[in-house]
Amino acid sequence: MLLEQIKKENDIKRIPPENFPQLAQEIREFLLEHLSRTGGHLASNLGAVELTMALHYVFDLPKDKIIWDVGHQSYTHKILTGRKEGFDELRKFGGLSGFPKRSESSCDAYDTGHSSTSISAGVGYVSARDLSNEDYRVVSVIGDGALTGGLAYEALNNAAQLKRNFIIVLNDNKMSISENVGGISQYLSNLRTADSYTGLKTEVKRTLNKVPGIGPAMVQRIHKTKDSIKQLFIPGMFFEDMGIKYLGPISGHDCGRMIQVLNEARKVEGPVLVHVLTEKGRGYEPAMRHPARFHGTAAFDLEHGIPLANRGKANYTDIFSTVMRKFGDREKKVVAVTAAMPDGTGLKRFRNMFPERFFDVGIAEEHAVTFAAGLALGGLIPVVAVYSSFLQRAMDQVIEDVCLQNLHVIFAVDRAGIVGSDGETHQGCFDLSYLSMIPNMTVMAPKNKWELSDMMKFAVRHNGPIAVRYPRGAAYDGLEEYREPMVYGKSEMIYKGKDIALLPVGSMVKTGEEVYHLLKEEEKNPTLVNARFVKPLDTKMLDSLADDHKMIVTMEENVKSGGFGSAVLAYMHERHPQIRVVIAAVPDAFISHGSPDVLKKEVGIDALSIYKKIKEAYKG
Ligand SMILES: Cc1ncc(C[n+]2csc(CCOP(=O)(O)OP(=O)(O)O)c2C)c(N)n1
Ligand SMILES: CC(=O)[C@@H](O)[C@H](O)COP(=O)(O)O
Ligand SMILES: [Mg+2]
Repeated sequence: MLLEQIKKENDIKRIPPENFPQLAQEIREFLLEHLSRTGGHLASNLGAVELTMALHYVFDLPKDKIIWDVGHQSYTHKILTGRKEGFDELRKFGGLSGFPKRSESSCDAYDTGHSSTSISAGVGYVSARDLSNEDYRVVSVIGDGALTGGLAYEALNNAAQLKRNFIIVLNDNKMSISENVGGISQYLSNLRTADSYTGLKTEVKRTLNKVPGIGPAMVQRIHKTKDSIKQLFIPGMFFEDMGIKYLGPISGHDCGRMIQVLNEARKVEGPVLVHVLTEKGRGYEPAMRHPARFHGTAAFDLEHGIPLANRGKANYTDIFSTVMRKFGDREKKVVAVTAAMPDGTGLKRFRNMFPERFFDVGIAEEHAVTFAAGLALGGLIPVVAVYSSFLQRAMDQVIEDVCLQNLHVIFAVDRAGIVGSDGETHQGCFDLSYLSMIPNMTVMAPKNKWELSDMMKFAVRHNGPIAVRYPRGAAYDGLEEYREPMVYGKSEMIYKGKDIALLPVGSMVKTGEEVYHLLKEEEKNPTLVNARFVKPLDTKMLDSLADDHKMIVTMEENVKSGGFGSAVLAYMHERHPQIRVVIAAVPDAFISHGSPDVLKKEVGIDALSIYKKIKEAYKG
């Protein structure tokens, strides 16, 4: 086994490149064997095996810096830097992260998880290196999907001015999570169909040399003119016209060729982009056939590629998906917007049934929000379906473009709260704070699956910016009998008691119910209210609770700072200072990866922790 010889970074250099196909095979087997048990980002990793090997062969780690965009494709990099033993605990609490982490290895140059950052970070590294007169290489590895993000273009614009070596590797597999979309994707596909540009240049030079009357000096002159050979043969050399040398396209599964071209790239004075073509899911038939399904997968049966766990109860995304399908039929003004997440957000069904009313804008959350502002001004009702942590990208657009103009844009904020195994970068623990601070914005969270549906219908009838936030995973199907009609800014009384009022938000209503029963067991008679609205606060309900309660306990899957509990506390402090407010919320910290149940316990927002907190605080 060649893989056994790899115990730490740079060990790969001791393996002769002619044995690389075997090593690649062993790495793929390793990935498949482990990920079929643990789950993880399979397809992108299978596609990037040879590319990672070539990078590790050509560059010296940790001295040289490899910056992975998104970072979901960095598993082979982890294997080649001495972390293969950690794969049994991949993405589990305390185990190996699914993304690069500087705290995990000195070979991880940059922490990622969100898309399109690698070129910016690379330009920063290069500028720091040159200012400090240091000598190392910087390589940013970006996918064709990540290259649809605006930040990448801001960075390319900046990179073009660099005077010293900076290597960008474009890993082009024609896929984002689902099919890549838009003009850039089309442009790359044109480049792919061109012969290898690097090879073509040499070939053209050779041909010109053979033409009678054209000597070497003339060839050189032709090569140097503005309308040079590349312009004649490959129109619109976007990168080169900007001042970034372009090498490729080359096969990303041919280590020998990649080593050769990467060595050529090392010699370039200035920015250079190496265009590498790979196949997502390479080497595993089910993943090659269904790359989107195997982009991020739960544990699966290796032989057939079928998930091990049963599908189970409907999740909130399924409910949202069904509501959107119904809107497709009944609400003709409703249109759907996603930033490259048609599968994850559940919009795929809407796309298939109402393609003309569906917009995938690429990994471009900022654009998605401003685009939605335009749609709303044009008389439509856009639903922007987006993960909580990805919407962070578009804060300015939510404030300036949507809320400032008080536009009727609906934000369906999925993956809100603790998401689990993706960890710090993906936990949706800030949206209640960053959305509810904005004037004109309405913020809601459903307690169960029926309420998500009711809230979406309410959001369509509302006029103004409105967000409905719901978590990853199974939709709660309890409390079915509590389905009071939605009234703007009004919470829902579930159990009326006295002394202690439990006031959970959204997914925490289920937890609140558990706390309620724990308190009941010890003869207490608490109240349980479903908050429904985080903004506006139901101050009438708060006033009435002040009459016969001594304590209000708020519960939310969001950071304490600026969240629901903070708002309730501020109100009660001003109007009813005699009432104690206890806030159960995510602490002021980035929450690592692990299963949501474990993480909720860790941060103290599970039922038992909240119950204990109440016992400590309540003095009868
Ligand atoms: C800001 C942001 N939006 C959305 C995502 C979700 N996401 C993760 S990977 C991915 C597709 C990336 O495509 P590409 O860069 O081509 O990599 P590939 O998976 O094809 O290797 C998307 C949309 C993200 N990580 N960050
Ligand atoms: C890397 C990335 O950002 C996505 O692949 C993300 O992991 C998807 O998360 P879900 O599994 O919650 O859709
Ligand atoms: Mg891709």
